Amino acid sequence: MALSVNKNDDRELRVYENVDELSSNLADYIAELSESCIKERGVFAIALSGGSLVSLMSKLSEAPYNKTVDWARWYIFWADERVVAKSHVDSNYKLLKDGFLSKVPIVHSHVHSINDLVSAEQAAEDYEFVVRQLVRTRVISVSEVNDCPRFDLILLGMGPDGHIASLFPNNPVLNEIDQWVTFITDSPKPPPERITFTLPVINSAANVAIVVTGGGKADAVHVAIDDVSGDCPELPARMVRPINGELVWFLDLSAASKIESVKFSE
Ligand SMILES: O=C(O)[C@H](O)[C@@H](O)[C@H](O)[C@H](O)COP(=O)(O)O
Repeated sequence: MALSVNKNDDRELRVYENVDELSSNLADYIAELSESCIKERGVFAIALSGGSLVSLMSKLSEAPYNKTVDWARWYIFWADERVVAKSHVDSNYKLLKDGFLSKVPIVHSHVHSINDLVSAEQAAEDYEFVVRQLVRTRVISVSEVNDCPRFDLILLGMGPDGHIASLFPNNPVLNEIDQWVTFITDSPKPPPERITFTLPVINSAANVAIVVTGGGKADAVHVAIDDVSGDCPELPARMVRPINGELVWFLDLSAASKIESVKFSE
């Protein structure tokens, strides 16, 4: 690893020389969390986004993890999903299925994808209902601070505009505090219709990891992590601050290149 820094709060930055090193360490991180959660509560409830994240976690479906991880105890959720058919090339479900789920023995009924036959609004409502049922049975734990679900791990990517999940800058859903899952129909990143966990749910997770690579996202990483002043718009990624959990940023050197509060040796 190039560098690991604990900021003076619950944020940790892990910066890697390259994408390959990041991927190996991300697989380790997920496998270790899975082991400790299963030891503690018998299951591992993980929610994921789409994008490059899925290929960055691909080492988890290879040796040794394919044999050592207790896949039967995994429950899969989506932190956000595009409202398209599950067979559509834009579907986050399809992306994860092709790149990961088809390679590991996760129980089919533990994979909680969205209802792709209804409107975005209805899909969000249905998904929240599913999450509520599983909180009731404690497959998903519950936050002691509020009544939100406490996912064992929420894995997020970040766009160059600083969006996470389908929470985009300046979108009113950033202020949603009553619902766990909401929807948008005007995503600036296509496709326009999406459902997404709200910030209270993301910030109630036991662990959140934001995984970012490439120089094209360095400015957004800087604004999300450094103590920037002035009239910068509030970046969704900066609003990820788990109330009673850990936040780890996985970055490659290019993505981390504009962080001011961390100095890298040449
Ligand atoms: O469905 C989506 O579009 C994603 O869930 C989105 O939040 C993604 O994670 C980021 O846009 C980063 O995507 P990249 O890593 O591919 O840039």
